[in-house]
Amino acid sequence: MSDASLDPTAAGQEAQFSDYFALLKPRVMTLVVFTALVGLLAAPDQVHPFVALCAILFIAVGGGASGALNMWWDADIDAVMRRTAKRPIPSGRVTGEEARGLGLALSGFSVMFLGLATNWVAAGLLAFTIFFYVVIYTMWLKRWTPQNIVIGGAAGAFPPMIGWAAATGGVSIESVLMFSLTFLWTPPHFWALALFMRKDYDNAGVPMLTVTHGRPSTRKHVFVYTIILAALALATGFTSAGGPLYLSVAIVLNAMFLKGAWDIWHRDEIMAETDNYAVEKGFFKLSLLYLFLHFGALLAEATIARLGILWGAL
Ligand code: HEM
Ligand SMILES: CC(C)=CCC/C(C)=C/CC/C(C)=C/COP(=O)(O)OP(=O)(O)O
Repeated sequence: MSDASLDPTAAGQEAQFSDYFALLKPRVMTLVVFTALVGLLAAPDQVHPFVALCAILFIAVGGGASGALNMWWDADIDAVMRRTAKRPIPSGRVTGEEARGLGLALSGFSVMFLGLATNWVAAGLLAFTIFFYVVIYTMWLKRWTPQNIVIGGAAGAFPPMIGWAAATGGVSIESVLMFSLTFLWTPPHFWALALFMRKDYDNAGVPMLTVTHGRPSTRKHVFVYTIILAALALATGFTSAGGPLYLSVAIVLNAMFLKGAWDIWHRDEIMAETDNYAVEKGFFKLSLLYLFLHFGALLAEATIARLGILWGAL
């Protein structure tokens, strides 16, 4: 945890708007916000488009706030990892106190306004998600156990449930399925990245699976979790959330994902180093497309079902 600028050579540099914006982890949050949007739009109850826009904005702000609090707490780790060393706090452009203040203020603001704009179930879920990511994952699990992202991944899985609750005021089998899909997707998503970033986590002393159990074990974990994920993703096709379109998308994507995970498992370590982890990097990129297209297909199914009801009523 750091309270102050970590790079003495950069101390005193003036922060730009882009530095504060970077604290919100905007790139990661795009997919988080997309899953929340699908939860909101796929729900059977429709909210006014302006309310929907406000809800998504407040969920995005809440997600960003949790990112800023994560960067405040993890500034010491970020400073020693190549991937994160240029972030606003370790590079000295923003102080830890500023990030913490911004994160706390935006957390309060987003929860309160989501509650006022939609309902308090959605606001409560948003508050819990921020708490889970910042306190349970960042402050507790991340530095303590290699299961950090398996359990902590729940934080990133809540947004579609928040979106659904914003529209309906409750939780349902469909929103639990969306949660489960994201929850089981997180380990392969992250471990693929950890495979080509192991030195970073080693240097920072973070007990990621690659550090505590080594790469061969992590490779096997990626494959096992991908099988469980594929089983759930395909089974979802036969529930009220799925349908033929979703199922077609899921069959293609899961076949590709399983093939990628199999290749990762059977990779020779020297070969992987020689080609600069091309397979692992490809699998990480595929993981982003995987989640995006699964949620896109779920939204398409919900839209088709809604049009069918409308058509029947005419
Ligand atoms: C605890 C769970 C998770 C962990 C530990 C994790 C970890 C990471 C890390 C370390 C990166 C590299 C990001 C960077 O350098 O800025 C990344 C990228 C990314 N993650 Fe995750 N992630 C998690 C969950 C999620 C979830 C739930 C989503 C979306 C639903 C997500 C979406 C993304 C996206 C879109 C990127 C690419 C960002 C870019 O283009 O730079 N992640 N993730
Ligand atoms: C609505 C709401 C509150 C959403 C939160 C969603 C959420 C928890 C997303 C997880 C995103 C993420 C980059 C985790 C990695 O943290 P890390 O600290 O391991 O990664 P780092 O090393 O890049 O900082």
